Amino acid sequence: MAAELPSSPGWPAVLRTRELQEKIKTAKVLCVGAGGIGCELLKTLVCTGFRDIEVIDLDTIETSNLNRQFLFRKHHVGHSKATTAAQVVQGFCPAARITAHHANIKESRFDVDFFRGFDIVLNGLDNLEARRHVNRLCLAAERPLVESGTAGYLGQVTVHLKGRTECFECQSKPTPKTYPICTLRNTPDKPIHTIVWAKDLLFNRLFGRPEAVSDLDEQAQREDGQQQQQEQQQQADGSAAAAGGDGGGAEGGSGAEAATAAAAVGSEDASFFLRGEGEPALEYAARIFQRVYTTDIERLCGVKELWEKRPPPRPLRLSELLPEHQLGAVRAALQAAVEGAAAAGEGGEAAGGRGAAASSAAKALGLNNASQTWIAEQNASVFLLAIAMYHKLRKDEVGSASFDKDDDLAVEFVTAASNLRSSCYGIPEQSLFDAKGMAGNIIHAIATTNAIISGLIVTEALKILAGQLGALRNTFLYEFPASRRLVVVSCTDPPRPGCMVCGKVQLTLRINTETTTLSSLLSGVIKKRLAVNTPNLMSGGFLYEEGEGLEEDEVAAYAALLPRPLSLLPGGGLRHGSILTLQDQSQHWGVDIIIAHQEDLKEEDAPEGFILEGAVPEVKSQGEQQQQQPQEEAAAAAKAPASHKGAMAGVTETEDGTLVLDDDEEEEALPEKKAEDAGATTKASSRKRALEEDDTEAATAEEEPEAKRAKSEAAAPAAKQAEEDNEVILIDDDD
Ligand SMILES: Nc1ncnc2c1ncn2[C@@H]1O[C@H](COP(=O)(O)OP(=O)(O)OP(=O)(O)O)[C@@H](O)[C@H]1O
Ligand SMILES: [Zn+2]
Repeated sequence: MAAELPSSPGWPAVLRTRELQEKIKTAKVLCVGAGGIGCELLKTLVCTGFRDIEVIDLDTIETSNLNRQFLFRKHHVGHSKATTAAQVVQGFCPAARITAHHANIKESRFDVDFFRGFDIVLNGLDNLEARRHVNRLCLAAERPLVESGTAGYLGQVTVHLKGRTECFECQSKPTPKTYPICTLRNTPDKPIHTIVWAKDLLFNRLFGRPEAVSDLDEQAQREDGQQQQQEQQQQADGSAAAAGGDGGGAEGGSGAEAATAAAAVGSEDASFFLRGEGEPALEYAARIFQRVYTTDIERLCGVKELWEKRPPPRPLRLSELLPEHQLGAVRAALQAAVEGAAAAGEGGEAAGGRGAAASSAAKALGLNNASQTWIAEQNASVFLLAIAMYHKLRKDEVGSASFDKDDDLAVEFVTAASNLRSSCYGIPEQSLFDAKGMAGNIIHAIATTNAIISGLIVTEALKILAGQLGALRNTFLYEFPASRRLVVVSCTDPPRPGCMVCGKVQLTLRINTETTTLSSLLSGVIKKRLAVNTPNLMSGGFLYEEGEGLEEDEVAAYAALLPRPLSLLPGGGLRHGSILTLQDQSQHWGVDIIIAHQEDLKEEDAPEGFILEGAVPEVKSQGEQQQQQPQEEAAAAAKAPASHKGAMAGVTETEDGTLVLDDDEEEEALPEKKAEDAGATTKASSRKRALEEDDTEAATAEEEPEAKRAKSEAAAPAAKQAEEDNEVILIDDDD
């Protein structure tokens, strides 16, 4: 595959300069994630001319990745995504240097200094937690972040530059939908309710960590308490009758439900769900079946108030569903799976194993069509066999398993368990394929979406490298009827002033965490250097407070921490990579301090025993009043980051959106191109603007209104979502 530098006349003039081509070649790029987006991104980066790339991914390649993660082939299954992606890209572009890290980006070695080693960070992640982490490190390291995401036909690329645009966390993000536990336990009425019940409640109860279940029990208790409180309040208000009239909606539940919340998959007798010493695996599975689908359902049917407005569930009986000969087939399938696993050396009662024979109850029963919905007997058979297989073949996992959508046996168990429960409640059953999608929150990935998004990421990265900050855009990809895509391009917004993450100052503290005590941190750094009156410190499990309103025993407990070295404080200590949140209620001010452990601090560099980096207020001479407002100072510094300003000088944008260099600079950079580009540069220079802080607004105001209107009309109704000043582009998939 050719990996030429962009030289086609179709590229904006600024991208055809040697200067930028050189920058592309030498820029250090960090790609976080080597999945659907990451694979496309790596390919597009090297084809654009990028040569120095590091890629991080914690995962290994699954068969299900192969349909869209085109760097990977069948023989790569089981190998590291990062390492394989790097090798494959290196294979078709030997000039590139791709460094792979098979690791979690949240490891402490990927600290602020690591991030500072890059010119630009590009995210191709799939979870909020990791995205937020990268956002914070990019802010701390003052490195530009191009963030992305796809879900089916939807996708977006957003650009985050400290002090100039919103950070990733300026806007709150939608959290996954949750369901009240009492609805899941007592009154499900949708397939998703029984799937979540099977996955979060029953799977965890039978195979998961005990804490996972007790967390849910606590949640149930909180819900119960809230409902009881609400009911008491309603009664006190004399409105109990009215509330009873339409209370207990599908997502809500009632006091009566709360009273029985522990009845199904109960919290009070967790030991019932443990397999007894020497209890045969299939007998154990049948005992669970009997409890969950017969006894618990009968018990719930007895709570008459629950069924005044909805039909009661119908208990299932195993003996009716699986007569002896069918139970015999399950027994035979288990036997065959155990023998198959033993022959393949995969595991057994004592040793855990997860080879082919231990991985599918459905296949062991001959149920090979994932799109077919199983009938009741098949659900019951899969339910029993899956439980027995966990105990016979994957015993090590019992008690610590967590649901994994790529684990066939786990998905089969959840499908069968939820379908059986659905049949009790008259809810439609699901095929294995559909249940897997619902349980794994899977929106099937579309390769072309990843490709478009990766192209857009690189486009924004090029603008950053070219210093075209006024041209940066956030781009949103929508599905549009008639197999077309709608691309909505929107100007970036400035940082949200109240943002918890970027609205505050963020500092890096280089300090010896093994020899510095909490007491000297407080006196030297926090009180003296940062002029904090009443500090409140938090980091992971560590908490320290001063100020009014503390109990005597709290004061004593906090005082006992003062002589401890930072690394030995509770909750794992303050160590390299820890983020210490410092707040001062009295000053309405807070700051995040990133701790960087440093042993060899020289006295001339760190006379106070530490180095504090960031927009730190000046230390006033003794007795002088501390009037400096650290956040104002930081805001001022952030307004015009020196590196960005320098890079932007002399760059502007033509009316058709072409990016060009200033005449003089272009002449210098690319004399032979001068004639060719003269028209563009002349046009550009006439409307060249000072690329100051309001550059974004200027760019918006100068967009071509007619073209924009035409595009917007064509794009109706989804285009309505776009702001007035957004660009709307339609891509026709058929073209
Ligand atoms: N904390 C993290 N550190 C490093 N890599 C991460 C981290 N969190 C997620 N990733 C990686 O980000 C990538 C996201 O890619 P993608 O959304 O295509 O996920 P996938 O797991 O490959 O696909 P699917 O979820 O559809 O099966 C994954 O390869 C995942 O391993
Ligand atoms: Zn922010």
